Amino acid sequence: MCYGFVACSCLHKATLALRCQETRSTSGGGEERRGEERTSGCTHARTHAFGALWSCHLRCQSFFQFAVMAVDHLSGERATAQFDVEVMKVYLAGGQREHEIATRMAQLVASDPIFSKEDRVRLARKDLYKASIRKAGHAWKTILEKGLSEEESMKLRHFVDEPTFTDLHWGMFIPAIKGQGTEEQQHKWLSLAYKMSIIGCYAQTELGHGSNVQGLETTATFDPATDEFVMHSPTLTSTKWWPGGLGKASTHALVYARLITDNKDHGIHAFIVQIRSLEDHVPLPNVTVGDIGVKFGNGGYNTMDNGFLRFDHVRIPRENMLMRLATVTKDGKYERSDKPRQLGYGAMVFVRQGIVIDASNYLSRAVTIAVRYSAVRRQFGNKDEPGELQVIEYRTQQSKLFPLLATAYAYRAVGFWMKWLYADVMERLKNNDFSTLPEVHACTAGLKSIATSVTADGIEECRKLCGGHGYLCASGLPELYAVYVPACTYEGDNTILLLQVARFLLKTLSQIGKVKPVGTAAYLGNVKQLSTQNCKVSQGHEWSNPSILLEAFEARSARQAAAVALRLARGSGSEADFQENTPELVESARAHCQLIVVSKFIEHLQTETIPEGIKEQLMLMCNTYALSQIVENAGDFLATGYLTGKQIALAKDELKHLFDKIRPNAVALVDAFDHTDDYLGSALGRYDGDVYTHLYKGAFKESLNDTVVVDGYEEYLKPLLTQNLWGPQSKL
Ligand SMILES: Cc1cc2nc3c(=O)[nH]c(=O)nc-3n(C[C@H](O)[C@H](O)[C@H](O)COP(=O)(O)OP(=O)(O)OC[C@H]3O[C@@H](n4cnc5c(N)ncnc54)[C@H](O)[C@@H]3O)c2cc1C
Repeated sequence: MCYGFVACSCLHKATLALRCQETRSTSGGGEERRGEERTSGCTHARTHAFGALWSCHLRCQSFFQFAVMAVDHLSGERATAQFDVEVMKVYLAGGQREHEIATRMAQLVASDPIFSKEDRVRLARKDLYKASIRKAGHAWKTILEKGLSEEESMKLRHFVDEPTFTDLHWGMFIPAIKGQGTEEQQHKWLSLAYKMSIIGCYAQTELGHGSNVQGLETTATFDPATDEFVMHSPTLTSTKWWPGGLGKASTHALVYARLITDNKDHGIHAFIVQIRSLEDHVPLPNVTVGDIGVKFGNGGYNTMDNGFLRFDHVRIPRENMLMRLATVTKDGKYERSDKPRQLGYGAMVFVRQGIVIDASNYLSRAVTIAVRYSAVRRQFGNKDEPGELQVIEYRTQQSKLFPLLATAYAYRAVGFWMKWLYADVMERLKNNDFSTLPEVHACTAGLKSIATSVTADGIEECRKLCGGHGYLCASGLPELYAVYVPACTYEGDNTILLLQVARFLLKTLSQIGKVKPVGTAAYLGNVKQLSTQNCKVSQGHEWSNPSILLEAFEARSARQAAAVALRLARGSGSEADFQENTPELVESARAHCQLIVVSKFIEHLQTETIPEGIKEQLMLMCNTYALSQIVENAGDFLATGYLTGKQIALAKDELKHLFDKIRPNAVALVDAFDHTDDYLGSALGRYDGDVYTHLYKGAFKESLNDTVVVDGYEEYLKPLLTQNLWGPQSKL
């Protein structure tokens, strides 16, 4: 390919010099001598020629003009699409208005150099953090200047695409005050928080305890003499550890601590504690606070100041305890309010709905990169055709890539359903109807768990599917993984969440006949029937029937849950018994959650008005998701006795047919996610497929290439190469 080198005549000369020196150095004497010359002469020549090339590059902005030449290496792929990508874009965005907002906000961010993420993976932590708080401040200024709505502001922050203290301020601090503060408290704190004249974080986790919230050790002891709480960190393990935004940015923390009045421990409650001065940002007296240190990956989550915090008898006014659900009076009396505790569930559903939509988004980014690159990358040949094959043609590549593509679509559909679920929960709470809350709690916990685990693994799979280049930060995948993977831990460790789902399933089964299971657990009402009738599939195409797919998932899940319930029923009923069976309980919870995804995707396609032009592709995605889950979890389907080996083999064959249908649409299906090049930040996933140009160009931004001869050569490499390890210049 012509890279347009002629755009720079100096470069052309330098390249010629390099070639010329190479030719000269290889044209002398015998073998050995030639070798010597190649080494010394050529290195020398290279230094000069490359030096000329380099200084030329530094001077000449036109060096990379080739990069802006309009190309579209993927136009052939787009020409084979069998659906209208623009219609799919609107569908995936959630509607025309949402699509318009997303497009506008993406452009706003991409056109503003302050939001550039170009150098993020190369910055040292301090510079990275400083750039990040600059972006956060600039985003806020932009929001105010342009008078953006809440929805537009959220999208703007989404496209800035960097974890930062504002995530916790808006995502945890404010919702927690809304959920747990009295009206008066909300008025006081939210009016400050909404204009960001205070910055808040969410300080729950401690060095010694995270998942086990009841084990937290920080104390808030009421002192009636002064009408204050005394916040204290009695042990090393009680140090608050992990809260995002706490390390350097926050002025206030929402602290979870044991409430003690009159020597009585009332358990964990929430308190607003000012930790830094609003004058000069210095920590307040007796507060020890800082950043916990560098986290996984380059860039990655290191833009966030996850912090530590210790209190040494820090006093706060009594009114700083959030008192919607419980109060402490002036004389130290503790009273639970008559407000139902479940009122906070709405916020939880909202947060988890966001997590599932986020999972779809992250997975779709990784899949976009891997699909586009797989269509560009060629390896080996096929003796029947000239040239090398696009790696996307290989069945192994398809069998990993296409199910992930389908999963991103499936999670998007589930995200849509969770939006409805949130509205439904809020409506019920308004009417004091708490009947569906246990089911909603279990289903949202489970969906958070599987969506984040599958997405984290999926991003890593996409990295591997991009071969060696996937390992370069320029692919965008290492950073995407590093940023995403903690989602498996925060907002509830994924295993712990699945165990909560399992407890719910056990309880539901134990109440069959007395209480009718509702919502996503309704199928358990048919547990007897699902445990006896087996799958009827005898030909591959039957696997594309939604009711056959649905029944397979229901039967597998019901049987797995019933089997582990039976085992527990035969035991002593002790906690030890439960612990012994946790691996099976987690598997049964996962099966239940996979069923929810399949059933909600199918339901969505059957009940929503979906434009005809894209329905076929969405059904293809739905069937691919469902069948790939059956094949991946074949062991479970076989072990429960619902499927036979023959039926699994038919499912595998059918899946290959589905892959054939996806293949001509693959690039268009990822285009429909509508990720801009700026947002993707990947040389491999570029819209135009001009991968090699941009990988090559990217290498010139590497700081090691700032000089031709690397810093350290004189002290460390030269003594080695000149056999002068003990010489005066050696620093070895
Ligand atoms: C990037 C990031 C950001 C965070 N942000 C915040 C924040 O803003 N505010 C905040 O308060 N916290 C935050 N956290 C902390 C986070 O919420 C906790 O780390 C999380 O809840 C998990 O708890 P843990 O660390 O105690 O894990 P642990 O519970 O110690 O988990 C360790 C292992 O033990 C297993 N395990 C634990 N208990 C059981 C059990 N009963 N049965 C079976 N297995 C078990 C887990 O599955 C896991 O494999 C953040 C964490 C990360 C990584």
